[in-house]
Amino acid sequence: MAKKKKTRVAIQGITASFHEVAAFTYFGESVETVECLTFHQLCESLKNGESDYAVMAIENSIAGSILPNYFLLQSYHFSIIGELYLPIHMHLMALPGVKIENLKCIESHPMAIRQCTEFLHALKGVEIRESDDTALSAKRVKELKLKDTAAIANEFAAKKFGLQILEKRIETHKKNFTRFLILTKRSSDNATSNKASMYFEVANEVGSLADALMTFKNNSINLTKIQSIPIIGKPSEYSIHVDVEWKKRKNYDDALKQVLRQVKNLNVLGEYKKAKIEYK
Ligand SMILES: O=C(O)C(=O)C[C@]1(C(=O)O)C=C[C@@H](O)C=C1
Repeated sequence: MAKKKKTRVAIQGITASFHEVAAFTYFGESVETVECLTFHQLCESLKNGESDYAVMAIENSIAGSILPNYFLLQSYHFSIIGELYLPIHMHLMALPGVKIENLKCIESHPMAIRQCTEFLHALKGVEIRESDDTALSAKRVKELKLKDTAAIANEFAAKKFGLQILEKRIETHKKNFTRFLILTKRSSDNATSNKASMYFEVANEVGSLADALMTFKNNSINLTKIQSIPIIGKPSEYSIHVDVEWKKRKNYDDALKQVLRQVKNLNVLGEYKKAKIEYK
C-alpha cells in the first residue's frame, strides 16, 4: 500500500524557529515543515505547490504588525483558513561557558529583537545584529563557534543547537504572543467560522471610513484589528485591512452586503474560526 504523503507546511525560518512551533501547535507534529528564509519564499513555496499550507506571523503583542506581510496577503490572494496566538518566550543563549560580559554581539530575527528592546538597551557596548531567523542565529553561534556572540531564540533552539541559556524570558512584557495566520491556496467553506479578514479602499472624503466602520457596529460585528496599508504609487492613499468577529453569521452576511456598497475593491481574505489567547 502506498505510504500516505505527509502534509507539508511552509514556515519562515528553520527547524526550532517560532514558526515551526506554530506549525506543530496548529497541525500537530506529524506534518513536514518546509523551511523558507523569507516571507516571500514562504508565499512562493505555497504558490508553487511545494507546500500544502503556510504559517505566517502577522503581528506581535509587543512589536506590532508585520506590515510587509499585509502586502504579501494582498498580492498572493491565498485563503486564510485559521489563526493561532502563540505565547512567545525569548531567551538569550550562547556557547557553554560564555558569560554575558564576554558578549560583543547579539543576533536574532528583527521581530525578536524588537520584543526585547528594554533588556537590550540596558546592555552597553554590544552590537545588535539582525538575522533571518531566531533558530538560524542559534545555529550560527554553534556551528561557527562564536564565543563573543549570543542569539535570542526559544528553548527548542537552545536544546537543538547545544547552547546554554544566559538569561531567560528577556521579552519586554511577559504577556507576549505572536499571531500567526494559516494560509492555503483553496478557500474552504468553514461552517464554524466566526471571524474574517478583509481589506478595502474608501474615498478620501469626510466620514467615508467612519461610515463603513459604523456599518459593522450597526450589525453587531466586533472589529478586532484595523491596519492601514499604503497603496504603492498613490502617496497618502491607503487600503484598510480589518479583522472582524461575529456571534451570528447572518449579522456578518448583512454587514458585508452593506459595506460592499460603501467601499471600493473589497476582498475577503478568509473566514475562519477565532483562536483563543492562552498565556503560559
Ligand atoms: O525567527 C523566528 O523564529 C520566527 O519564527 C519569526 C518570528 C516573526 O516573524 O515574528 C516569529 C515569532 C516571533 O515573534 C519572532 C520571530
